[in-house]
Amino acid sequence: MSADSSPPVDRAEAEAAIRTLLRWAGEDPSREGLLDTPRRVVDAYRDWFSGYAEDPAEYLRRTFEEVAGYDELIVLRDIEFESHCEHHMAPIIGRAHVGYLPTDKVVGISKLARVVEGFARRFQVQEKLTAQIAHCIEDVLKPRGVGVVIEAAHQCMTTRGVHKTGVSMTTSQMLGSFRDDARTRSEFLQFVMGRR
Ligand SMILES: Nc1nc2c(ncn2[C@@H]2O[C@H](COP(=O)(O)OP(=O)(O)OP(=O)(O)O)[C@@H](O)[C@H]2O)c(=O)[nH]1
Ligand SMILES: [Zn+2]
Repeated sequence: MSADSSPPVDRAEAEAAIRTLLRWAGEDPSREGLLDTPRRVVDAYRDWFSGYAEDPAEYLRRTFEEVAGYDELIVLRDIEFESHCEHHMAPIIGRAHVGYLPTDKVVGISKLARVVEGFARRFQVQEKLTAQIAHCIEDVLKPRGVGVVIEAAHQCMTTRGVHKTGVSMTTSQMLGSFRDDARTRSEFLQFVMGRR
């Protein structure tokens, strides 16, 4: 899926771009150790950026309505993810915590992790990633509220630039009752932060 209107880039072009970067860095892409590198890098990028071929909302379409009147918080903690920052294409490694207050339907819990993955495997800004996950759940499940908290380390800050190791960034997006009702919000944050 290509987001702009230019023609899709084929694999040969993508591999040629990697050879250009190797040359730019001062390497000889034709030396033996680097011969397969463009193929490997393009395969790795396929994996890291597979989110563009997915619509994460689809994971939430299959819901269970027979949940015996369960209408309290559902929280999935510590969903590990890897993403890449859209400014430097450097890894963002972190954990997401996702909660919602269901109305009449719930989803299989793995699907919340799939939504996180679907948005993480794109070029991202942490704030945007956090908001996309929350809005996706709100749009499809129409729960009473949604909360998403993300804690992540940005390698563009740790391995280059200001070189600050051990720094992590926390973002949160609260919607519906998570935004309006202090008790719901605080119960969610207790679930998320509780066992630190
Ligand atoms: N708010 C936010 N900033 C981010 C995120 N990922 C990277 N950044 C920041 O984006 C900014 C880009 O700033 P620029 O000045 O254009 O880039 P730069 O010259 O490489 O900046 P330095 O990283 O400070 O060397 C940097 O401050 C990054 O730390 C993110 O997910 N959210
Ligand atoms: Zn960055």
